[in-house]
Amino acid sequence: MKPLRTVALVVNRQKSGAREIGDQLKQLGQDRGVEMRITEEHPLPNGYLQGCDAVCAIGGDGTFLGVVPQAVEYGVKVLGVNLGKLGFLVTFSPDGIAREFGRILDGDYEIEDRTLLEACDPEGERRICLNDVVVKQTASSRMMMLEVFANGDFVNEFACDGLIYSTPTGSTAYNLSAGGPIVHPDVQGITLTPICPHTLSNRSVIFSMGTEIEVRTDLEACSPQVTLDGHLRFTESIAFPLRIRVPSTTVTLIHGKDYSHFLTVRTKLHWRENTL
Ligand SMILES: NC(=O)c1ccc[n+]([C@@H]2O[C@H](COP(=O)([O-])OP(=O)(O)OC[C@H]3O[C@@H](n4cnc5c(N)ncnc54)[C@H](O)[C@@H]3O)[C@@H](O)[C@H]2O)c1
Ligand SMILES: Nc1ncnc2c1ncn2[C@@H]1O[C@H](COP(=O)(O)OP(=O)(O)OP(=O)(O)O)[C@@H](O)[C@H]1O
Repeated sequence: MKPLRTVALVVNRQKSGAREIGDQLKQLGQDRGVEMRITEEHPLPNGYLQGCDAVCAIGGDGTFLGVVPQAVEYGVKVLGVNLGKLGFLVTFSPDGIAREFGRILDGDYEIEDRTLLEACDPEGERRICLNDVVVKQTASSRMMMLEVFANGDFVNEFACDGLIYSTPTGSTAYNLSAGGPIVHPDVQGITLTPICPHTLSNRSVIFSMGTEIEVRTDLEACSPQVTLDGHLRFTESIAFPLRIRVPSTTVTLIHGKDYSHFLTVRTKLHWRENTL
């Protein structure tokens, strides 16, 4: 792979040991003549990743997800060092990264493109995310009614607490907690999973990647919130219909040579710890 010549380190200062790892990686890079940037600012300052070959998030999955929109905007590859609790996306360990970092900078790494989701409000404002778009009831404890259309075809009116639109990457996050399937990252579809549906036969539906999904609701009857990767990326007074689709851009992840998707799944989800 191409050596990395300009690298940004995004440090989550709430994580103990993150600053030290950031300083260590910055020094390792500079010793090899790599242009290194480092920031603890959150959210990431506009334009921070412009001109970078890669960004390394040092924190948990939330820290990783936070750098994705700019990484996509500037075509920057993403890797992460796990100082979080679960660390599904941050695949490098804090103990091993100092040993591996030099090799990564020299181009000894694997890449994987992951599909994204794009949500578009009626004003044409677009936001992207790596895990999920979640439409959820907030202020009231009443159920909400959400009408879903796929390429103009009526799918269903869901009576539920909310809907999760998930990428394959996000399938192991909120989608899984809500009873949705684990989807391999190579499957380029959109998984729709209702949160606590009133009709028990309302299970996950998987749409092909070319589908444009529209979701409508009556704002007089409910007060929904729309989050992307767990954050309010639209203004709070979100309007409907909301359109959701897979954009043509992807995000490129950097993995170590020994990365295995199912090893991550098995380990992080505590599947059988020993083989027969
Ligand atoms: N009940 C739930 O499970 C629930 C509720 C809200 C949000 N979430 C998820 O949290 C994500 C945001 O993550 P965060 O770390 O900023 O919030 P957070 O700190 O609230 O973390 C939620 C959990 O989801 C894990 N997670 C995040 N992305 C994952 C992925 N792709 N695969 C497996 N696990 C993953 C995190 O490690 C963490 O344990 C959202 O995209 C949403 O999927 C989950
Ligand atoms: N660069 C950053 N600096 C400070 N805070 C951040 C940064 N990036 C994200 N955060 C905030 O810190 C919160 C917690 O971080 P993160 O999700 O990375 O850790 P975690 O929840 O412990 O890890 P994991 O999600 O792997 O269990 C995030 O939800 C986010 O709001």
